[in-house]
Amino acid sequence: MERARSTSSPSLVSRTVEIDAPAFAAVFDALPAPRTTWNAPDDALVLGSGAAATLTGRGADRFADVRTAATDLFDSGDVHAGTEAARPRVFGGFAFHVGSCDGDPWKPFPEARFVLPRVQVTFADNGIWLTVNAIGANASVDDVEDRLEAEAERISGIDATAERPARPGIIASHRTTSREAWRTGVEAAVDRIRGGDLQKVVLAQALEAELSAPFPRAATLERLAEKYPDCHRYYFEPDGDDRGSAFFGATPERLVALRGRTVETDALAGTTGRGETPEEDEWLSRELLDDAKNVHEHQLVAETVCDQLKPFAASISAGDRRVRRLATVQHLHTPITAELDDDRHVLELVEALHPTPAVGGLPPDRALDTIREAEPFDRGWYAAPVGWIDAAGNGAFAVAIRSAVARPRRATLFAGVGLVADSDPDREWDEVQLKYRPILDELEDVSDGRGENLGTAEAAEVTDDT
Ligand SMILES: C=C(O[C@H]1C=CC=C(C(=O)O)[C@@H]1O)C(=O)O
Repeated sequence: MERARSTSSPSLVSRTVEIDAPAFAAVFDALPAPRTTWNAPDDALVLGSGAAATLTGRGADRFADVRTAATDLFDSGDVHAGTEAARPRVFGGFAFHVGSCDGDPWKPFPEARFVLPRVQVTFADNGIWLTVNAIGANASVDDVEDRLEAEAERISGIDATAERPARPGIIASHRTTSREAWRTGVEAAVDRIRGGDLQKVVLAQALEAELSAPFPRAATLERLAEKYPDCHRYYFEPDGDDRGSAFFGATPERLVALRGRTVETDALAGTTGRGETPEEDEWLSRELLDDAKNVHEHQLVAETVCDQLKPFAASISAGDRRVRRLATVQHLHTPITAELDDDRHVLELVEALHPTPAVGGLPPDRALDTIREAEPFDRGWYAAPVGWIDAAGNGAFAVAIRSAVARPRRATLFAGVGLVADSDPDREWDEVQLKYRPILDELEDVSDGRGENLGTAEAAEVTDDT
């Protein structure tokens, strides 16, 4: 490998080389924690391991904290990226609101945390790329290039013969919110909406599942990728967590992607199930498109996203409202694009857009107060922005729904619904159970027939908090 010697003394050194590597799961299993994966539709799959730098933030300033730290980090970089997909990026996420990481299972997760991986493997259309990053006074080009060679050799020698593990199975589960408590909470929220105090609020639930076998991380991520190729899949392990926690999911909701001055975002709200047949699917999507309650719930999101972008935009354009069909649900979806009036950092847009009324509500402050009062658990990173930032201040962020925190033998799943004036508590309950499905399907051991209906019915092993 040819050595590129640097005369300056940068604090960030990043080198990339194309490598031979086995498939994702084998590499994932062989790399040390903390690991990160990011996989957006039609984009490279990025697997990060270790932390060359960790950027954290707290409180209401968490977005600004990370932005400043990322700008400092990238300011004096010596980067030979090889291919765009493998350029150095920091990956991470934010807490939904201030104080929401205080309780279980969120304690290992700061209110904002982004990692520049020490080792990054990028599975792109144009090959598999290994990036080694180092930071600080002792980061030398020679050391990084030596490590690049050593890691390339190690990764190409990883044994990839292990079979994909089965889904772990669920022994028991426990809802944080009983059906009765849900009804009361939804009715109270709907009363506030009808009284004019609120326009919309999104209330969520959590489900604790005890697993019968260790959580198979790489296999779960692979299965989610196969079933939800159009969704953003993400996985984050916090540093120094001896409980082996990870936050992961497969979300259909993009918060924002910024490249240069071009912004892409989505309004996604309003939900129905999938049919048993193509005809039933079609019927359900037509019904969703014509349903006044769902259209109103959706329009509030689309209009608010456009309003929130206005201060930054030279032009905004919203596409036609359509139905987005996923493996387990169908949603109303409006694609939105904008051209910015100036150069911006992606975190300026993330801060302006979060939380959209698809996960918070309107007006935002009253909706957040309602969420804090009504939900008996901490949201942590659920429904919050997760994504990446590069040296140019570009980035892509998704809304971390259809998600869970997993530890080796347990998982906490999260799902919520938008409430408007004519929401019905029982229908909304059923919708929450549908939204657990993407993750629950990967935890249940369907081969023995147990728990197949855990998400939709009151299966025997599920307990409430009552
Ligand atoms: C809050 C969630 O979904 C949001 C995104 C799409 C549709 C939604 C709905 O129809 O209620 C929610 O606003 C969740 O999945 O936890």
